[in-house]
Amino acid sequence: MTETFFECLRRECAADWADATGHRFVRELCAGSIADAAMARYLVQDHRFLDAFLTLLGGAIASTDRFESRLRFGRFAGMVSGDENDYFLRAFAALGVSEADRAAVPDSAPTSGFQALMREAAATRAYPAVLAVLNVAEGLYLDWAMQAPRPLPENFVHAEWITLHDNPFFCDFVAFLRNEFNRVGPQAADQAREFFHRAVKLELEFFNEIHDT
Ligand SMILES: Cc1ncc(CN)c(N)n1
Repeated sequence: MTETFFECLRRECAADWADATGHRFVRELCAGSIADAAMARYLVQDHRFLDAFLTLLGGAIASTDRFESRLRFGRFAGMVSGDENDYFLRAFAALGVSEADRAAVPDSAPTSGFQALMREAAATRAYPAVLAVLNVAEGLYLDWAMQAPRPLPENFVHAEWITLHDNPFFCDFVAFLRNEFNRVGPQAADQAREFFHRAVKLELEFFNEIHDT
């Protein structure tokens, strides 16, 4: 069977992709054994990822060539701004992380790097570049979340983070992202490849940072 554009790029990044989806953070999260301090460290940084991620979704809304796709991105941005952001706030409360605690933590290098990458992709106003980063961010998370053993951990902080990345709405969205990428990506292959590779590296660095600090 012919390899799709997405599959080709994922294969090129296979080692980092596998290291990220099988990362210690993922294993401990899925087992429900991750230390609260590590989970809090991750969530503080990832809440900041969300801000630039919405900019990236805005870039997708602005640059896509189809009304149907614009609606899809709009619905997804609504979910991220609603359910996903609510999850962060409930998780911070459960972990005892106040707003002042969060404000005192500087951006990690991977957080700054990812924010810059997402803003750069959005600023290209090129749909393939935006899709490259979205396909990594959402495809890689679906990959690890799908592998989480069931039943999920009892603690909602762990279970909901997995469910947010493995549910029918999210799976449909990732399938849509792949179709769109395979449709328009090859027209700007070099640019799409560069953003894709950089995003995979940053995903791995983002997870590495949680335990290295
Ligand atoms: C770093 C990162 N990458 C991807 C996702 C999934 N939206 C996330 N929450 N954080």
